[in-house]
Amino acid sequence: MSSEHENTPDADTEYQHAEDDGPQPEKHCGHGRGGMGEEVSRKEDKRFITGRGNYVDDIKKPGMLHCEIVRSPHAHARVKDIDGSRAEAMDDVVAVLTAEDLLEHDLATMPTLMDDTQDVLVNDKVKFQSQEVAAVIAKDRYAAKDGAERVEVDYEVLDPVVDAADALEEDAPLIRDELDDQEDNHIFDWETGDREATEAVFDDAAVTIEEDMEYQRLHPAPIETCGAVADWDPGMDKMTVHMTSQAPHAHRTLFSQVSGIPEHKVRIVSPDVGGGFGNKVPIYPGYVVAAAASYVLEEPVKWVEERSENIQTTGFARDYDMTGELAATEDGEITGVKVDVLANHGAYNAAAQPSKFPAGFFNIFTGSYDIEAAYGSLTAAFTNTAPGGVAYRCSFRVTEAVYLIERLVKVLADELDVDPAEIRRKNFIPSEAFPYESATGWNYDSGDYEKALDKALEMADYDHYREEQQRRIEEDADKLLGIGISSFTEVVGAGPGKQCDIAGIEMFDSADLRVNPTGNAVLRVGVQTQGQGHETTFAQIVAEELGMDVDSITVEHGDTDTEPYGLGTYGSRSTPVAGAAAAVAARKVRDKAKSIAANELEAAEEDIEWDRESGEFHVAGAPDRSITITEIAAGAYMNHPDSEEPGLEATNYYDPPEMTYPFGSYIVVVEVDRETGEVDFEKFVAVDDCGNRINPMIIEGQIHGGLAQGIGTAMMEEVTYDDNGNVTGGDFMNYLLPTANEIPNFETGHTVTPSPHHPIGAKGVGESPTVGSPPAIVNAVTDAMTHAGVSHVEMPMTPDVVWEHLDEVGLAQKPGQNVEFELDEAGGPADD
Ligand code: PCD
Ligand SMILES: [Cu+]
Repeated sequence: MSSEHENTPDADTEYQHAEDDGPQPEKHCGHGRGGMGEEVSRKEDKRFITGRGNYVDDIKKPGMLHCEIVRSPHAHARVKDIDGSRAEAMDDVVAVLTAEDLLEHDLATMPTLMDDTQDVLVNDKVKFQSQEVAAVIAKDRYAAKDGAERVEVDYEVLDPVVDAADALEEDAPLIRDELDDQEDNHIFDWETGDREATEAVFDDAAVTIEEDMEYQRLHPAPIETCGAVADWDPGMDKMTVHMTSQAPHAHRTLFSQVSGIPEHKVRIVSPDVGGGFGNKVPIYPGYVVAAAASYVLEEPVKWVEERSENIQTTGFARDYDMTGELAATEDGEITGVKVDVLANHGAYNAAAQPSKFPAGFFNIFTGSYDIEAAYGSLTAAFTNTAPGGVAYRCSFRVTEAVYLIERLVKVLADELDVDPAEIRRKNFIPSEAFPYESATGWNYDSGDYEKALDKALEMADYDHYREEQQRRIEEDADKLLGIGISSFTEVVGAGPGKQCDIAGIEMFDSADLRVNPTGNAVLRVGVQTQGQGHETTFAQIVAEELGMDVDSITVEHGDTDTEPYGLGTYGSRSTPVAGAAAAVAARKVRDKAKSIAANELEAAEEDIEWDRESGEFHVAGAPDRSITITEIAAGAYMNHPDSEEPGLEATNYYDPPEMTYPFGSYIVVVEVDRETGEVDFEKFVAVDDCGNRINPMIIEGQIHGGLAQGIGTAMMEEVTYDDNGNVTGGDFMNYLLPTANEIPNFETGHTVTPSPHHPIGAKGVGESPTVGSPPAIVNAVTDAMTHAGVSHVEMPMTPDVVWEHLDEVGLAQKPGQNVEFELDEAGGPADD
């Protein structure tokens, strides 16, 4: 039997273009059957655009009850008494649940992904505003809501602390007083790299720069909020939970551990999900309350969050206070990088991180650069804010790390007065150095950074804009021009199991492929699509590897009763891990198909060849003696060879040898209005490299969506708190999301540098645009004011923030200073 299903790209695969310039669709690949590189229309869109999607809130069960959660108005308060009697007296209210009720079933607390223990309903002390205090179960949602308003809670209000630095002060209120060994609000310290070697490099450096920067608290803000329909079946002793989950299997394991219901008696179904973005990786109290209520009341119970509940209580992202330093030679060779971080983790340590890396892949802060020495340290603190630190379109803290290094490189370029493109080029890890081990010990699989940068520079017409920028400075123009670059590298595709886990479970993934007697197939995967298009792209992988038509392959996911165990979709891991599993499973099927082909064609198995172009199996040297996978499928069930079992299916559990390292170069040109501080995007170029591309159209969509989120990050989004711990950015009136109005035209391009260790040479891509774009945007806005001495502008760069910087360096124009206009009698601008 051949060993074709080993975990490396087939050397002869036609989609293996090392070079693929130009944004034109790669219609020439995939052989017309919808395989690799073809722009296959998304299979899932038929149901989505005809209103037939099936989200958690669409699920209705006979007798279903509704759950509404009573939340604390205070950020820090002792709960002295809860009186649910007025609610219970209401006609349609079935029950009021408190921590006391949950304690009876041992469900009052739940573990977080970081091994902390979070109250499901507050037992003693509220630790952040809007924390879950009680639950009302009623016959419909309105009654539940009315009931929740009638629950009376007696609070003793305590002093809150919302800022991480304040929380570490000696006199700060102790938030986690229920923990025996917790004397302050300090959670953990983490470090990576070689401190001494880095200090030595800094001591010897000709030039050093330092910059403080904040990565503000963000909310992933998926369109669909979180929710669950829990259904305890006392006849089967089985708990079925439909829930908004990015990781159904891991959630089932945790669920079973929390509830004591054996794992095989728990079924988690993640139906259609309206966006995940890392927000649906953790377990939330609402899920547990719904399940506990269903268990106690023996009826299905639905819980669905409102928007403000989602923003105010579920996993936030970022909230890192960072200081970064670079050491360099006089001619701009970067020799060392040092970072120090203060992380606000909220009231519980509920970040979504592999447990071996409590600060995530902050390891990628050396970026795309060949840097001799690196050292990073981080301190995490509890505060009276919602818990979180999820991987919002980010493989665990990659976004923060990329922001830091790409900002620092710009600051260094300004310090040395060299072009930011040139300083990058000078320090890139050269393409021939891959596989490359970074100063913090990570193995970059492949890259060609200079090529991506060159392409972006050309697409952006870089030299022209540099001249234009200079012209405007010289002419003292009303609108300044800024050009920002980010040449980022990401690290996606967790595992390997040896490095990455969720609550101890290794981050492998899986695929199970069954070809039916009539020649079509079902592929089941351990990952879960939330809009990415897996039902299409995973079918394309199988179409490519088996010569089948993409329409004859159905992809199933999200149901723990039927799918193989997988760790879920986040961290752009589906393609690198489950995509690999799908390819390997298909190759296993292909191997068996050869044996069946030999039987059908009455030839020796060694003489059977598979032809990727035609997708058929034939006898070596006799191309006309051929057989299709459909005919082989029939043979597998109706005339199987004695040497093989009947049937045609294979499973693969894939533990990647390394992660994959997608990269790109983004160039942003902005116009900054000196009078209003407003920023306009003149040009937005994004060149991405995710190795071999499965579906260029889907990738294009991923890039557009992710860039929009990058713009939201840089320009407007922030969850804010006042000193009393009130969330002041906790709804869409105050947490601003970009709309089509704020989004410019994107010009996308790509290069193709395959991953050498991935079966189809693919890397992840979903997160790249959100990771790579904020530093490009901030670099651009800063760049517009660099000549006057501005080195950094904090996100979100709202007009007032930008204007203050303009004002500080004497670039601001007072309103009206440069504008001539007349007012009409009503005080509006007069018509001319
Ligand atoms: N080379 C390549 C790569 C890739 N691809 C494609 O693309 C996509 C993506 O992919 P990836 O990168 O692998 O990723 P995934 O895993 O699948 O996913 C995930 C991501 O994804 C993104 N995107 C999206 N989209 C949508 N629509 N929705 C959503 O939700 C979302 N989310 C976001 C996020 S956030 Mo995290 O969770 O935070 O960590 S992570 C994330 C898919 O479909 C695939 O297949 C292709 O084609 N090719
Ligand atoms: Cu191609």
